[in-house]
Amino acid sequence: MNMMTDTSLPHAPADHPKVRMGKVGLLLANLGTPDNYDYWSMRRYLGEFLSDRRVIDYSPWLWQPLLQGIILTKRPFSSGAAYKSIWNEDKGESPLATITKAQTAAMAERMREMFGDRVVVDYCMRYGNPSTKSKVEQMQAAGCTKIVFFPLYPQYAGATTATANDQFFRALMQMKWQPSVRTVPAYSDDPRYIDALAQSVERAYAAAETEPDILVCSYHGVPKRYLMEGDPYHCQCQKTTRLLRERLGWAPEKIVTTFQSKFGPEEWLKPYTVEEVARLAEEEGKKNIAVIAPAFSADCIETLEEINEEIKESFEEAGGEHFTYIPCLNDDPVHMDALAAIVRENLAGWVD
Ligand SMILES: C=CC1=C(C)c2cc3[nH]c(cc4nc(cc5[nH]c(cc1n2)c(C)c5CCC(=O)O)C(CCC(=O)O)=C4C)c(C)c3C=C
Ligand SMILES: [Fe+2]
Ligand SMILES: [Fe+2]
Repeated sequence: MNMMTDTSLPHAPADHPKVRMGKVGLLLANLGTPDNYDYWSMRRYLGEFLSDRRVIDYSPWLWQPLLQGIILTKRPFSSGAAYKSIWNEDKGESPLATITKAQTAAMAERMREMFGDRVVVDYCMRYGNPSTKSKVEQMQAAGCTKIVFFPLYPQYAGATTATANDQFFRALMQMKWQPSVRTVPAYSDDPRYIDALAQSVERAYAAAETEPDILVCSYHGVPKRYLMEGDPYHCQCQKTTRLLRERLGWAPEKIVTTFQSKFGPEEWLKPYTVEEVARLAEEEGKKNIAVIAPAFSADCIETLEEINEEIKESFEEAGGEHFTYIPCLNDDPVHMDALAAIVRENLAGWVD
């Protein structure tokens, strides 16, 4: 069916609910972010995030008392202060929220150019607002009988793509009439994504006062145990770096893969970014480095605060001189073209 229609069948009883159909939904999904940086907003957000067993897989019998007792008493203050330092006060939201909205608008424009008004584009968050459930319901009410769900994480992990999909399917579980659905897989080795990263590196190197000695590709970490238990995230991160290096035509010593944002006492994927940048300065005498964060499709607390403040400080305290942070791809047109091309492939047969 090509047109959106409301049911007005002659045999339908007068109180038959209105049914809208004929649209395809494209639902972009990102991690989520607190509504504000005050204690209770932070506690709500961190509580939902850190109760997700895809993120922290300990038995709730052990984990929940620790989380609800100690962690959610203290961390909302420290994390809240970090969010405050990067908050978009004009819009009253975090950078992740602002950028996700800009990406959605840019994607909607591309879908309109390709398919007219057939594709309804929106975004949702895994944690916090707007919730995945509210957006799936809204899309169905708007006539989407088919939905393409696109988690905006280049590298698959239980804590990224899988948990976003879980939440999508949880929303579908409660629907009387489910739409047909597709999920877009992680795109860690997609040449269009690699090219968008490479172009951003080339731009940053061309603009740098002094050419960086090395490019640090800093990915969000996960516990090392998840890799040993079969999560492919580590391998996909390594592959993204290798393809980026090949696309740039660089020698192996010009680029390094690291992992950031360690949480809790377990060993996480190594090397840790904060230690590696200090080691590069101290032991290898690298005075100029650039840092890029290919696992984040949008700048957020982990890039704007952790990389550009904490990690930069670690490098400078170890004797580093020039630290260039290369922003995430955000709503860069080359990035949005790459994502739109991936979406188009996933719409094949539904809208052509
Ligand atoms: C990009 C991929 C991500 C993976 C993998 C990931 C794993 C992961 N994260 C935590 C704990 C926290 N992460 C936090 C913020 C945060 N994490 C990601 C992405 C990944 N997380 C993003 C995009 C953000 C930023 C959100 C924003 O609003 O800007 C936080 C909150 C901030 C803080 O308190 O430090 C926590 C906590 C774990 C335990 C984990 C393990 C698999
Ligand atoms: Fe995280
Ligand atoms: Fe962090």
